[in-house]
Amino acid sequence: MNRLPNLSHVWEETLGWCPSPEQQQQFEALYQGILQGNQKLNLTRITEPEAFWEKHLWDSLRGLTPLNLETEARVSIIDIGTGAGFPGLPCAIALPHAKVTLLDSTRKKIAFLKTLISELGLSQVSAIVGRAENISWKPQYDFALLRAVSSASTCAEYALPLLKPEGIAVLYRGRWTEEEEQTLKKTLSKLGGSLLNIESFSTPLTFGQRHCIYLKKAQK
Ligand SMILES: C[S@@+](CC[C@H](N)C(=O)[O-])C[C@H]1O[C@@H](n2cnc3c(N)ncnc32)[C@H](O)[C@@H]1O
Repeated sequence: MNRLPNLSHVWEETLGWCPSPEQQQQFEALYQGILQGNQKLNLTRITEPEAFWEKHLWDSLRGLTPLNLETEARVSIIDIGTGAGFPGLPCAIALPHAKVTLLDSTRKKIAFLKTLISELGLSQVSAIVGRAENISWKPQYDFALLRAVSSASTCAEYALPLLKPEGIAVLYRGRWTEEEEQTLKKTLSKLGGSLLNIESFSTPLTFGQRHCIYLKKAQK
């Protein structure tokens, strides 16, 4: 049976954080749950242990650098277009005091996630079927996470209405171009948001190029 590698030193060196033994067990259970779900649903092509660790677990948590993972952050987080639960589920495991909502338009994926959430004992996580552009909830989240969902501007359009004033949207991107940045800035000025920060970095095992784009919703 494939098992996740123990890469505590890489967590420590790159994020200044290391999962507790209980969190490590939850990551393992998440991995096994996804492998099992993959037999019926097309959830992910990233199934080898090291690739899963780097591209799903590490990559998900790397976006949370504005938060200190060691704190008992009681923040509310929405993962829009969560797919098989990324980046939302690793974030929920790392931040057990955060309230996490996983949103996806595909009913089958959400049904799978509901079972997985209960197997992992993540009582602070909920999974909801819906299209981001159709939901009309009040602004209630501190963080919105979006990975591989749509263009940066469309992601901003999905995320900003759901954020509290001064809430932060994290767009997980691979490459990032000047053109995307200019288009995003125009969209943000219409939506009442600003570009807070752009972080450029490499993944720690295979050195893949990544960018995290942090957007801030304006104060009222
Ligand atoms: C390429 S997958 C990425 C999944 C996950 N975020 C990841 O990085 O592994 C895109 C997901 O976004 C969902 N999605 C696309 N547009 C959406 C929308 N407007 N509202 C909600 N979910 C959406 C799709 O159903 C799909 O599961």
